[in-house]
Amino acid sequence: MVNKTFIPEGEAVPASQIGATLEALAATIAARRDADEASYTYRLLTGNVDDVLKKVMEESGEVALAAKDVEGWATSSLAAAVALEAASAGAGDAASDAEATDEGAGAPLSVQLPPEYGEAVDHLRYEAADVVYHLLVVLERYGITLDEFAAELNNRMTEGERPRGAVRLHDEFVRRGK
Ligand SMILES: N=c1c2ncn([C@@H]3O[C@H](COP(=O)(O)OP(=O)(O)OP(=O)(O)O)[C@@H](O)[C@H]3O)c2ncn1[C@@H]1O[C@H](COP(=O)(O)O)[C@@H](O)[C@H]1O
Repeated sequence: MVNKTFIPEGEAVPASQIGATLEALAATIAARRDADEASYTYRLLTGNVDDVLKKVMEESGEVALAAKDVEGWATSSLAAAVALEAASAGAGDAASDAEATDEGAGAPLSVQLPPEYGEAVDHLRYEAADVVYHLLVVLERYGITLDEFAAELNNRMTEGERPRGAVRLHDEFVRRGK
């Protein structure tokens, strides 16, 4: 598997990459409350809420379409491999029509994924980041902190899954409003 990520040389590594990233992004978004119209985030935070809600829906849809694109490249590559296998098996049959053999049966199919497959996966990651950014703007608009959001996720985990020292929701806030 290709390693698509790197850490700049000499930089201290945070305990959790995604934790540090989400905290930095959430802090940047919160600080944009004091920005001006030049900031896209400020406009989403202070403008008609429908604008950011529409972006969450639009970007979520783009995640779905991007994932379908990945599936499309995987499926067409598999179909091409199956067709190639069938064609070479047919050629083999013609060459040895006297003797049937099981040789080669059950051998793994070799599927060649084209560069477009990798590009589609990269596009999926890009669209996923768009969703997370816009979702964090929505959370900020309604005063839901990252800790509180973490508590929502932590509360759904079993004891075995939950990280040690993880923040939780007080009982009275669990599923409130449902
Ligand atoms: N992480 C983001 C971020 N992710 C996405 N976006 C914006 O969200 C918008 C998405 O719009 P589009 O639908 O046109 O999406 P696209 O990505 O251009 O293309 P598609 O999704 O349609 O393929 C673009 O304007 C992006 O710039 C973001 N805008 C800001 N941030 C962060 O927020 C900080 C503050 O941003 P400003 O408020 O602009 O200063 C930035 O420094 C970033 O750290």
